[in-house]
Amino acid sequence: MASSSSAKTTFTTTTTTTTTTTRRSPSSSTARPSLLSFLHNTTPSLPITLKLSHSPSNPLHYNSPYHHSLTMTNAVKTIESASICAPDSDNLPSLRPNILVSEKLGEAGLQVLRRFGNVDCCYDLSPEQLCAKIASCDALIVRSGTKVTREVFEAAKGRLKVVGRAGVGIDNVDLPAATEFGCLVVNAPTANTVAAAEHGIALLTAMTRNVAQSDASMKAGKWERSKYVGVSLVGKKLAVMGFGKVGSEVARRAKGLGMQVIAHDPYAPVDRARAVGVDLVSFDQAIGTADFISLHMPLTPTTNKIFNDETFAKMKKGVGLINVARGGVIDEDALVRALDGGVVAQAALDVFTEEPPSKDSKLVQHKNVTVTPHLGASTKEAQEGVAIEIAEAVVGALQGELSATAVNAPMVPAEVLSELAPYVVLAEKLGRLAVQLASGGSGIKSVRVVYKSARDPDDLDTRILRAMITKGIIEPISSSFVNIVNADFTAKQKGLRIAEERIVVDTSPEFPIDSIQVQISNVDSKFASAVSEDGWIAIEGGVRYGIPHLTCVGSFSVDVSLEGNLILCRQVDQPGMIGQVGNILGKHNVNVSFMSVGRTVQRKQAIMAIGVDEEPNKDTLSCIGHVPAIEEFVFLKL
Ligand SMILES: NC(=O)C1=CN([C@@H]2O[C@H](COP(=O)(O)OP(=O)(O)OC[C@H]3O[C@@H](n4cnc5c(N)ncnc54)[C@H](O)[C@@H]3O)[C@@H](O)[C@H]2O)C=CC1
Ligand SMILES: O=C(O)C(=O)COP(=O)(O)O
Repeated sequence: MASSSSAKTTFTTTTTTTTTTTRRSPSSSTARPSLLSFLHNTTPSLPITLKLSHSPSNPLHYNSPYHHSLTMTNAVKTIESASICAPDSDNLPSLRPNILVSEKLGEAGLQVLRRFGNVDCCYDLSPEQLCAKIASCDALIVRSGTKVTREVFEAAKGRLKVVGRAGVGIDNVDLPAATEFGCLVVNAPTANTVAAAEHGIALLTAMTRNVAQSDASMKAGKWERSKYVGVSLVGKKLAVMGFGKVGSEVARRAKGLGMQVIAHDPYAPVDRARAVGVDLVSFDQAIGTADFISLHMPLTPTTNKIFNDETFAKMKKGVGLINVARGGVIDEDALVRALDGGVVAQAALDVFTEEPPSKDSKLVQHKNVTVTPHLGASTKEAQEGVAIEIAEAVVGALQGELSATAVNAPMVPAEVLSELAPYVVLAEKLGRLAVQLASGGSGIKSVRVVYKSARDPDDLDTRILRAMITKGIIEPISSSFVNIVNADFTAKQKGLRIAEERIVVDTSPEFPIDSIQVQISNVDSKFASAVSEDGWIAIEGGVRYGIPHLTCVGSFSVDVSLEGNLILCRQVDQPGMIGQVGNILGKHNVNVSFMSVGRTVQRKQAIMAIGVDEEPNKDTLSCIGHVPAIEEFVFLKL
């Protein structure tokens, strides 16, 4: 492979990426098809058209019949809404996806869902009822009250394609299980931010002025003015733990109340904090100096019970604690001890380790604790907002779109996705071809993918392509179903290592990729000519007019569009070979869609790549094998 300076190497769990640079003459590939022609297959000169969404090249690979709309192209939202919207419910009633909504969702979101699928709103399901229902569902929409466990994904038996979380926290969804089962998880991360922040401030002010306690006292017929003297907020120090969307909005509002605000967040950009006028400090500094501590970090293995006996002991005596994030970040027994010991003077809690908490929970009953039943996101505005946000994300995902709020799949901007669409088809086909060329496909352990592109390597997102090559390699030789969500996981599970290399070539940067080469090491090939000089099975392809083409097999150049099926023959380079093989195929009623011959040395050896619409039977293949000048041949399904 021609290469010069090495620019960059990165590693991921199953992949390696290397970048080298080389100069090449401009490729013969011509103008990029217009997006519309690509979407609607209206380019008359194209020899083949992109398959509609039954195509295995949908990166989410949903095989459901209602995917009669487009595949990758759905990424272009504006065109999508104008051109593919929902299936016609009158004509295709049985093709509509089933969408289970297991918790209350805003009406505006339900309307979006109803236009697209059959919506079943079924609240308060037991785990068993959810498992029983899920097998007939394509999508599930939840809030924080539904536990989407591994059992749910198992019970779905591969039908569930997307789980939509109508809110931020996805700690109630078993993400590793979702990924393993190839189920996309999307959330609605922005629409309830303000509501949660406002609730945090409401709890802070209610707590410090004993609003809940004095209200209860008055309703019990009392008038206790001296018992409920509060504390002022102005000039007090508030530590915001987790300076994300909600945390930063709480900080802004607290500053408006005249508070001094500090924050702890190991991942927050300093600029964002500076813009709000907040100092980012260490965990210990935050909890050790604050008068009030407000929690806004997600529940993760790291934050689980991060507020415990040890950390409460580091707090200023008499601190006030607000939690609108997740109950699990606090060791609730330790908090009761801290309240009893006076370290924590007051706490205001919207969230609990177990929801709802037990009626006799010491924490809930504590006189210095103010509680609300997970109301942070519960404003009319926020609920309408999350409902629309999640409904659109789920509908998009059901159409094969990669959501911008995907939690367990790469988030790829729509324009990148649309540009890469034909290469996605190419990538999968190259994977399929490469694995069929290996004798003993399951012995494949090491794959190298070389992308040649005129673009800067940082400008080329290959995650989808890698996933599709993985799909192409794994699916023909196993019962696994692979999509963009579970590709890396499945590859890892099967011990398949995919190294990626990028070569910068001197062609037009208008096209994202010049060619993709898939190489497989350490396996014998059914077709010896596919083995390159360095002993790898190697095939290469590119895209012409939006159509994937095979351009190289081993060290032979060919040019055949990747459609239908393919016969590769190595023969003595002599006149009449095309005619002989063409005749055999014609006699057996096998239609040739494309033919290309590549040779190394004139009159010595050549490779013939023949695209065929039908699958030739044994008899036909045997006749080809008996042509004396044919040295080897292989039939490959695309
Ligand atoms: N009570 C309710 O109804 C609601 C609760 N929430 C919860 O609030 C929390 C925050 O939500 P958003 O601000 O939207 O999320 P976000 O993702 O924008 O912010 C979370 C922040 O926490 C930070 N973080 C992660 N690990 C941390 C650690 N160990 N220490 C300190 N900071 C850490 C992250 O860097 C991020 O900046 C989530 O847990 C969410 O589920 C959100 C909305 C409503
Ligand atoms: O968005 C979040 O993280 C929330 O906690 C809101 O939960 P909910 O949708 O009100 O059950």
